[in-house]
Parts: sequence; C-alpha cells; structure tokens
Amino acid sequence: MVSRIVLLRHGESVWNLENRFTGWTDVDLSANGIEEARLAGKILKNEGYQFDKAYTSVLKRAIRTLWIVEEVMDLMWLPIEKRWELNERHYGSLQGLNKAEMAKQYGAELVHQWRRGYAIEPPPLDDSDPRHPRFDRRYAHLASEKVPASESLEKTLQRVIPCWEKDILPDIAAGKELIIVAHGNSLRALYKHLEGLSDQEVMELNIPTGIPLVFELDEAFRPTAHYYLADSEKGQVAVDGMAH
Ligand SMILES: O=C(O)[C@@H](CO)OP(=O)(O)O
Repeated sequence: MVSRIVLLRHGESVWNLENRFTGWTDVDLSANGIEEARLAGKILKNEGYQFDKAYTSVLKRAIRTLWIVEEVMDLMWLPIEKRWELNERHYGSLQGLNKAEMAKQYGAELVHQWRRGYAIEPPPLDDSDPRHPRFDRRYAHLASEKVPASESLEKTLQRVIPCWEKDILPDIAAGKELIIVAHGNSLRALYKHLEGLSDQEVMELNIPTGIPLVFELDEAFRPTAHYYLADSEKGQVAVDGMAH
C-alpha cells in the first residue's frame, strides 16, 4: 500500500428513517444518524487514523457527520472542502416521496430501476418548481447546464470522477491523508470507478450509513484492497447486509 483513503457515507438521515427519496433535499441526521457518526469517529480514532484534510458535499447530513467525526477524533482544525460534486444523486420529482408507496403505485421493478439502474433518470423536477436547485444560492455559481433537475447514477459519476481526478487525487499524491464524507450514490459512483465495476455489477452495490470504508491504493492510485471498519456486531450486520 502506498496511500489510503477513507470514504464514509453520512449517518442515517431523517428521510432515510422515513424511507423517503432524498437526493439534494437538505435534510439533517436522525438521532440514530448522530450516534452512527459518533461511532464512526470512535472507530477511526481507536484504529489510529489521522487526517490532513476532508472532502464533503454541500448537504448538511454529510457535513454534520464530518463535524461529529472531527469532534470525536479531536480534529476540528481539519480543512474541509465542500463540493457540490460529492452531493447525493439528484432524485428529480421523486424527492420527498415514500419509496414503499412509490413501489405500490408504480411497481417494485420500476422503482428498483429508478433506484439502482445505472443510466435511468428519475422523472425530473419541473423548471419552475421552487425545489429546483437553480433557485438555491449554493449552486448559483454553476453554469445552468450543470444544475440537474434529475440524475442517473451515470450522470452522478460524470461529476464525481472529475472532482476525484482533478482535486482529490493530487491531494493524495501530495501525501495527504483524506476522509471523504458523502452519500450512498456519490460513493457508489466512486467505488464503481475505483474497482472497475460494470454497469450491471454496480446495481448490486449498496453502501451502509456511518461505517468507514477504507481503500488502499498503489503508486498508480489503483485499489489494492478495501474494507469496512465495523467493530460492533450491528455494524458488521449492516456491512454484510449491504456488501457487494
Ligand atoms: O434517497 C436517496 O437520496 C438515496 C439515499 O438514501 O436513496 P437510494 O438508496 O434509494 O438511492
């Protein structure tokens, strides 16, 4: 191993708990999500991890998870780069709707395709919908064609990977120890890229909330190993239940 990087999906959010499509909706952590973030920080601390810099999204469930990890690890000085490219995929007009109710209404297969199909885009948000990110000042600096009304996993990957290649990799190459706190689908996109999963294989990949995922990289930044840091029985059950 030449370098390593820690990926962490945010702790459970209020809408994870309510089983609602979330996407770019800026919901906070649930009480359980706060606990998951604390546990992730404790595991990283106990295992002796140190960081020089953190990357996260511009969504508070990821940012707060990172803050909690930093607090537990006594690393509140850590420089944080908040990048919209690490956001959850945009779930279009499905955002806010209950996943089980949608499955009843549209059938489990279509909902599964919306959730896990690689190239499929959920129905978009209307341009005039006040929830459209073009009305949100955190995206005001982006060219209009970059502001999504819905995204497939493929489109998500097309914004995550340039961020990985242009910004994150140079930091790793400079010897920095990094933690990336992001989302189920932005991390699935990164995992697909790193491990070279096919479009079909990535459909089976799920990443649990709040469990650090370590990638060891060689000198060409190719992964040589990856593993979850789950020291509790509950954590191991979550990893086993979701593992690719
Ligand atoms: O709703 C979402 O934004 C994501 C992550 O919680 O859901 P899914 O796992 O269905 O892609």
